[in-house]
Amino acid sequence: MIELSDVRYGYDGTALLTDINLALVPGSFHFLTGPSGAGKTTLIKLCYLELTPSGGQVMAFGRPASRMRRDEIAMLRRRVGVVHQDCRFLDHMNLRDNVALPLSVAGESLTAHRAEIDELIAWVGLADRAHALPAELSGGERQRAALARALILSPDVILADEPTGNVDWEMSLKLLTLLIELNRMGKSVLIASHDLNLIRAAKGQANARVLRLRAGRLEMAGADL
Ligand SMILES: Nc1ncnc2c1ncn2[C@@H]1O[C@H](COP(=O)(O)OP(=O)(O)OP(=O)(O)O)[C@@H](O)[C@H]1O
Repeated sequence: MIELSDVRYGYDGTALLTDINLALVPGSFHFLTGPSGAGKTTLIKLCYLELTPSGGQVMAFGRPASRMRRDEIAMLRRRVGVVHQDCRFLDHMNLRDNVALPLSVAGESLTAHRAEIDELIAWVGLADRAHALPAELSGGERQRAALARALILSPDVILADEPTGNVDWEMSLKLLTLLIELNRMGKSVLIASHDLNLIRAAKGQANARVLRLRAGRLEMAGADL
């Protein structure tokens, strides 16, 4: 669905990522690890076409991204759900409205989608927090709300950037379980994470491949995981 071939990228002329090859196919489950600053967020941005590679090619749903118009890219992004590292909520809107925001942006009627919005919020265990403002949510609640928002358009691919960033172990496992459940439904999941314990926990339950960014290159992580 998303395929990067020999992709290169750098900020301000400095090379950061080189020869990146990655295929996110239906049902695949990838972890992306590597030290802080290695380029995990950058790689995720390349996957959802927020950044344009300086070399190589990104194919999205069978088409080269370089030949897509802006409106085509916008349509395609609906098929990719992104859980951002910093969650990025609108502070004046409650959790339910934040989760539903991609629907509003896509011009969909929230009334027509009421049942699925509520179902999704219940699925991430936040039914009783639906009317809370972002500032009133705990770290784990924010992360689960961010996951719900990433799923509201039923994407085929889910890219999660440190989705268990500021939460305790129990909550990390809860989030992981949700992501594994999505993967079992056939979605392609990629999780950027520093948390080696989380990766080990996932390997016991899902057919997860672990990739590591090192010195700008993407490699399979070894048996140490
Ligand atoms: N917009 C930008 N302009 C210039 N440099 C940037 C920009 N975004 C990121 N960088 C730099 O690129 C490098 C990779 O950043 P990136 O956020 O992709 O790493 P990361 O592996 O996700 O890090 P972390 O684990 O700390 O989140 C870092 O050195 C960062 O400072």
